[in-house]
Amino acid sequence: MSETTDLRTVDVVVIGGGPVGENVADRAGRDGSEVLVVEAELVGGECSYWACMPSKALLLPGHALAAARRLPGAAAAVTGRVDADAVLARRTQFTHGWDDSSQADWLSSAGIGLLRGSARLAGARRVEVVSADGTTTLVEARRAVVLATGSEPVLPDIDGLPQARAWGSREATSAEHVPARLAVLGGGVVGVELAQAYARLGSEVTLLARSGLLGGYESVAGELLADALREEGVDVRLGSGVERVRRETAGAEEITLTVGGPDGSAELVVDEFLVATGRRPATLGVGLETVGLQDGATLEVDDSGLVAGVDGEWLYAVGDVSGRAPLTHQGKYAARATGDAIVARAVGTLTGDPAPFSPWAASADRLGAPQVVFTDPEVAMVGLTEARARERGLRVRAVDHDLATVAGASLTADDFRGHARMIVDEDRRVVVGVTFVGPGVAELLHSATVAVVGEVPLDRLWHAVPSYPTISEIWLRLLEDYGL
Ligand SMILES: Cc1cc2nc3c(=O)[nH]c(=O)nc-3n(C[C@H](O)[C@H](O)[C@H](O)COP(=O)(O)OP(=O)(O)OC[C@H]3O[C@@H](n4cnc5c(N)ncnc54)[C@H](O)[C@@H]3O)c2cc1C
Ligand SMILES: NC(=O)c1ccc[n+]([C@@H]2O[C@H](COP(=O)([O-])OP(=O)(O)OC[C@H]3O[C@@H](n4cnc5c(N)ncnc54)[C@H](O)[C@@H]3O)[C@@H](O)[C@H]2O)c1
Repeated sequence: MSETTDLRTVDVVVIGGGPVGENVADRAGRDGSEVLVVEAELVGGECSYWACMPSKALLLPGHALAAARRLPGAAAAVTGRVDADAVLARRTQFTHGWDDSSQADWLSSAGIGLLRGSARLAGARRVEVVSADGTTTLVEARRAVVLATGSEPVLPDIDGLPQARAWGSREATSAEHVPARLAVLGGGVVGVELAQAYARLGSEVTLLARSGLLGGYESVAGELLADALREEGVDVRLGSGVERVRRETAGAEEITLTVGGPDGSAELVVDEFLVATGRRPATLGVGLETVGLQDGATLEVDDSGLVAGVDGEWLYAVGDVSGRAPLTHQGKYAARATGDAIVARAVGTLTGDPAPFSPWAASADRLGAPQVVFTDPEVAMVGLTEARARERGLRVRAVDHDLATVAGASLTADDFRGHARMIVDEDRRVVVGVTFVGPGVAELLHSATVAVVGEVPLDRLWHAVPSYPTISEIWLRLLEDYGL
């Protein structure tokens, strides 16, 4: 219930103070203009408190132990298991106990205003903010309004799910205990990362995926990951789904799932059930209907983040809400372009569409965003898969190499298992996609990103010599296999 209405005018309003909103605000205010961020929950967004940071904090101690176990000499010193309480405590340190004061302080130190409350568009260049105390503030933006509201989970239609108090990624990343038995539905990035995190923290984990793991990646990635998860005791059930869920509250609290799979239906009893079946851009309830779009619409944005279908070059959308690569680093990249474009349009250095690869265009999204799945083995990919490249009509050749054969890998671990795949555009002789699978490959990925985004000709890439004995020597092997 509104009590009072305040009126404010600023240059730029950013709705959503996640990593993307923070970065837009920073860049859009660099010419001294007045920028206001509106945040309904915690400044820092999903990534800081319920996604990137806590999920990696849950995973990495288990990976460190596994790495030591693969290294004779070090392995003998590893006699215990992961200390789950210490891991949960360290996770909580990384989320600052779900207190955003340090990030709010950063906004203030950068000269950016913060208004806490839930915001929605209220016509052209206007935003209405309802704060927790019921105060309504109407904010007018002289230059731009930026939607940076992120994404929200998509829940499947399963009998009993709404009553079952299932976990989503928020509950799984902020949990205070490790369930003895955990079922995970969804073989995407969230599903595989959190399945392995909890398995290594001591849960008995069943991972239910309706097809293979990590659809959208090269298939070798999902295959190697499924093998690794099974070897460490995760019950990976491919071609499976959940037909019915019931949380029993009499006696010991547990959840009974009716799991359908290739061999028919069977019951599975667990202590927690994590649903990780994807996310969608958070465009519902943000007032799109007040500016001529539909509530909940899928937004179409150009490379500077400008939303199509709205006149006057004032409404932008960046990050997960824009429907482009839903990754923190790629959202922040787009945010830098949008923030700079807002300033450039205001001062007249940018008119019309931004040129590709100018400071105002997130052009690299079109080549394929780099992404890492932080499981063990890690999966690191940039650019196009072979299938995606062929769909785009490119004449490509895939080059595969067993990552275990390079000296750096064999030094890192006995029985190192991994794979590298490079996709070459035969007409332009440039690399358009790379996938690495194996322990520690995340740190290799940026070399691939430079090759793909830089469109480095293969004959020049040949002269980028990897150090011996590092895992980067895989580049030499891939280029030799190609025929150089
Ligand atoms: C479990 C998990 C792990 C992940 N791990 C990684 C990873 O390792 N690396 C990676 O790159 N990406 C990862 N991601 C993806 C990453 O979290 C997102 O891409 C990133 O958070 C997007 O940033 P954003 O600022 O667009 O949105 P968000 O981080 O979602 O921030 C949006 C903000 O807007 C606020 N907001 C929404 N609506 C309103 C409103 N109406 N009024 C006011 N405020 C509002 C929200 O409260 C929120 O703070 C992960 C995602 C999940 C779910
Ligand atoms: N390390 C990282 O960078 C990282 C980590 C986690 C999440 N993310 C980001 O968050 C986004 C969301 O991740 P996500 O894993 O929730 O989504 P996702 O789209 O990656 O995976 C969802 C999975 O759920 C399955 N699924 C969908 N509906 C289903 C149903 N009814 N029954 C069974 N399975 C079903 C899909 O087949 C898919 O495998 C990702 O796109 C990614 O960009 C990134």
